[in-house]
Amino acid sequence: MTTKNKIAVGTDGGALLECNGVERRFGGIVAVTGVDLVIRQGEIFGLVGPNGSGKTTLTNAITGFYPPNVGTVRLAGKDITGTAPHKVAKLGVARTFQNLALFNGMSVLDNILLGRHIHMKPGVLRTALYWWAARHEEIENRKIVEEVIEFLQLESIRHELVDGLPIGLKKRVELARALVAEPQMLILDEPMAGMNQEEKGYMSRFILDARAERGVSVLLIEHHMDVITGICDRMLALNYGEMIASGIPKDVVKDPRVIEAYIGGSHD
Ligand SMILES: Nc1ncnc2c1ncn2[C@@H]1O[C@H](COP(=O)(O)OP(=O)(O)OP(=O)(O)O)[C@@H](O)[C@H]1O
Repeated sequence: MTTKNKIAVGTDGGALLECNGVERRFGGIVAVTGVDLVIRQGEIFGLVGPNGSGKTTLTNAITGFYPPNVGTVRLAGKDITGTAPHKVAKLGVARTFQNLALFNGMSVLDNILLGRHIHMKPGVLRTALYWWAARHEEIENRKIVEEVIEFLQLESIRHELVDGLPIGLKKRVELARALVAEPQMLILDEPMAGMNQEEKGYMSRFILDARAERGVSVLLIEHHMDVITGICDRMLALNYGEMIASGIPKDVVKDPRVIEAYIGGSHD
């Protein structure tokens, strides 16, 4: 395993990601408002809420896809509010998407290699003049990709097209693509959607191991409460774009406002 991004594992690290008073509107719709959260280094932090409660909007505000209209986002103490998505990625935030964003027609390996692009220095001239640097870069990229393929047990399907893979494996390939970017912060948007119990178990294990072995902190959007209580250190529940409860999962899932939101919400 590379040691480049390793940080102490545990939930007592300093703040890695901080949101203060984050609000995002779309025309007249207030998708999220007044969101304050702190994710500490080494923490797995759950984000829950019924459909339409603002979970994806909050991650889009953090990652720069839809910058907040109000409030601030800080990463490792640096204000990244409104920073462009590719720059946020370069600063060490990787994400997977609710609706898979893999490239059909490409192999598992090539999809994963794409996750290295933020570390690549493009340019024909540079490649021609500094072939040795380009070669070194390629070897380093390959090394990290191979580590992650082994880590996520994707060896046997590396040359398969992603198109025909079952959802559980597709989600794992997306996780691999995020991990090869060597992020400090990993944002997973419903990584277990459509999975059976066994696949959920595997994915939970991979997330815990990614924290332990690769030092990532995780923001996990998930509807499966057993997963949230099983692997998250702390969590936040949203409803209609507002925070309704936060804290330790076993307490939050018992909070009457959270129970009411889920029973009253459109979520299955
Ligand atoms: N690009 C957009 N344009 C207009 N409205 C949007 C946009 N993105 C989100 N919204 C609205 O913001 C609100 C929050 O949506 P969001 O997708 O963040 O919720 P969510 O909790 O992620 O839902 P789900 O669990 O279904 O993914 C919804 O009312 C949604 O319709």
